[in-house]
Amino acid sequence: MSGYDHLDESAVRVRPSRRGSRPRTKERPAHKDAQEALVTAVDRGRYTTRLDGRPVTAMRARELGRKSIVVGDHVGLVGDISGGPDALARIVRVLPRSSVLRRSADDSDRVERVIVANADQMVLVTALADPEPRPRMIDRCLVAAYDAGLDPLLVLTKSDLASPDELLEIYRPLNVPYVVTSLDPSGGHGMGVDTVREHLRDRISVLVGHSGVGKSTLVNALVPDALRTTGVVNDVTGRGRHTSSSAVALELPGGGWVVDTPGVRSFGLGHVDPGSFIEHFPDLAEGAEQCPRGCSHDEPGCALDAWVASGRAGAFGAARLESLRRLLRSRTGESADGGGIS
Ligand SMILES: Nc1nc2c(ncn2[C@@H]2O[C@H](COP(=O)(O)OP(=O)(O)OP(=O)(O)O)[C@@H](O)[C@H]2O)c(=O)[nH]1
Ligand SMILES: [Zn+2]
Repeated sequence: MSGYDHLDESAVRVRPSRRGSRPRTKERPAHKDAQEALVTAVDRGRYTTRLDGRPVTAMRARELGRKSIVVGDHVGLVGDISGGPDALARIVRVLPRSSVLRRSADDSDRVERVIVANADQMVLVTALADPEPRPRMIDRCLVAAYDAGLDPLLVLTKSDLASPDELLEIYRPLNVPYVVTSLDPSGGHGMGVDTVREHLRDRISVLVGHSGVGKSTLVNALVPDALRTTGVVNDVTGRGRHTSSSAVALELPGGGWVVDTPGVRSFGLGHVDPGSFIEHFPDLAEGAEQCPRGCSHDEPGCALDAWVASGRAGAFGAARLESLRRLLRSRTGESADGGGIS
């Protein structure tokens, strides 16, 4: 096989020559000595990485071109990897990703941003009250999770304020795993955190949820030194507070990582094929088999109305169908139910 010269370093690395000799390129040294690290935060061109349990700040090597590097990426580091206060390493390659979670600014925007790489679980944090749960927002996040190949986990917070029963009834047909928590800081010891921890163990989990649902409270309960950990980022960037809108990965004491997404205030689905939305509504998908060919599921001949009326989509079938249709309309610009999460 020829053409090795056209491969970038990461491709060369994962497919070493059978003969055992590394292909040479004139412009790009092989960086055989590069150390593999995990990107835990990105802020203004500076990358905080974790190498052998210590934080190492890095910048991207020019040779990477415009290749994106996001939280969760595994990268190869060269240069000063000591992790000292003034040490700056260089990222010379980005290893292949097992998953990417994307979002668009809004539903009509096809330009997507990768929020996190290599995650395998999306934790949808929803308060049972204050603020009221928003099933349509949950549906939107579920579509994003399924589209990215992430397993969803529902965490229903503030159960001291309201019962989870109705919300759980809506999602029962979907078999989405869930944990109910109560972490009222004034109310003594919390409930549910240990169960959440079990679900997160040894996984890379992205937390999403709109403002006020108790996401920070949960993160602080899961990662007791979360504030200090994010403080490392601040020291490195020389900024007083972590005001970056990008994601931050925090290591869990029991193993695994949670990725907090403080700045993610919307979950636009402009990059997701609307034709696939129905697949992410398993309680409705079977009914759609009776639809006319090419049915948009938002038109008079759609079989889903009869499916829901027959009760086969469960007690909340009508609300779920309305949610599906709102997502479809938001893609075609007919609805104002944009990607707003806050
Ligand atoms: N009653 C009750 N209050 C809670 C619970 N969890 C969090 N809170 C409170 O809800 C408020 C919002 O919690 P945060 O953890 O700051 O919420 P957040 O989702 O991080 O919100 P932002 O910081 O705006 O992103 C705080 O006043 C918490 O003390 C809970 O289980 N029960
Ligand atoms: Zn249809």
